[in-house]
Amino acid sequence: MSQARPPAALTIAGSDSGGAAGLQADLRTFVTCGVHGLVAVTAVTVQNTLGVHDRTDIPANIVAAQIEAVADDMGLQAAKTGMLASAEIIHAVARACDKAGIGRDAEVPFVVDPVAASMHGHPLFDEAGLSALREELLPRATVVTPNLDEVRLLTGIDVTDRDRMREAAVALRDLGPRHVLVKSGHLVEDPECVDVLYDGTTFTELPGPRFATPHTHGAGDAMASALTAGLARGMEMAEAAKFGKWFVSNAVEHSYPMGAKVGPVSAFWRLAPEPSP
Ligand SMILES: Nc1ncnc2c1ncn2[C@@H]1O[C@H](COP(=O)(O)OP(=O)(O)O)[C@@H](O)[C@H]1O
Ligand SMILES: Cc1ncc(COP(=O)(O)OP(=O)(O)O)c(N)n1
Repeated sequence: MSQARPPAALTIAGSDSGGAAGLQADLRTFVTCGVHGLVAVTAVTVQNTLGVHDRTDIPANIVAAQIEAVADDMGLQAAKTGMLASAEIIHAVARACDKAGIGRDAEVPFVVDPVAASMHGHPLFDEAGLSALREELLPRATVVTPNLDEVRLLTGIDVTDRDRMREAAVALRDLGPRHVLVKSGHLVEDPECVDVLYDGTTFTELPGPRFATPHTHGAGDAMASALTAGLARGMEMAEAAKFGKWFVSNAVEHSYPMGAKVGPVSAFWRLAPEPSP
């Protein structure tokens, strides 16, 4: 017997062989949030808890073709970006999203997670990629979701407290996105973990505890993909951002050690109990 069609969301992202971040984190988050995941793979990284050891990028025309293929045939209710690898891929993604009706003022909301480096500091794109991100993707974004390193790269603002987060959100919105969500994970001196959403008029704080765990690999992807899932399910931006924050707070609380260094955040907490045979 067939089921009702679930909402669908697209991730345009790289593969993490360690399964903590990248498209693996996005798909895991989508399914645990009741959303069918579609994928346009941008790069394959050789990655574990020690870092990114190698990578190969997917040809830009194949990235664009993946977006067009799923948008044309299957339809989608939201899209997000992760690792975009190069300026050439960013140009192709921008064009394919325009064609597919994905964008700031288009039918399908577009979540741009400006992933610039792995948590170990390995760059996930170069200087030309940064300019392309700033000039081509931020003006197309329904929401951009930078961490504090990405805020510094995009605006030059060094965020040291919550007031500077608001200042950075204003500067980022001047680059064109409809909404800005500044993530607070790197503000390690703050006893809480309060992200900030800005829509050009109102600042909405997304409060949460700061968990004392070293295992936060994939937190950024979990936050942005849960927000994307919320939008795909028809939530307004502030509601979707709160949903994303709630999801990632639980994921960090239930994170686990795996490998020699930083372990993954968890989506297991959201799975139903195992069914009986
Ligand atoms: N130790 C922590 N405890 C609770 N939430 C956290 C913690 N670290 C990060 N987060 C949350 O995870 C998300 C990602 O945060 P951040 O670390 O800033 O981004 P990224 O993973 O992209 O570097 C944010 O919503 C942030 O509030
Ligand atoms: C292939 C790939 N994509 C993205 C990341 C970075 O993941 P993110 O969740 O934004 O960051 P951390 O929370 O892991 O710092 C990655 N490492 N690999």
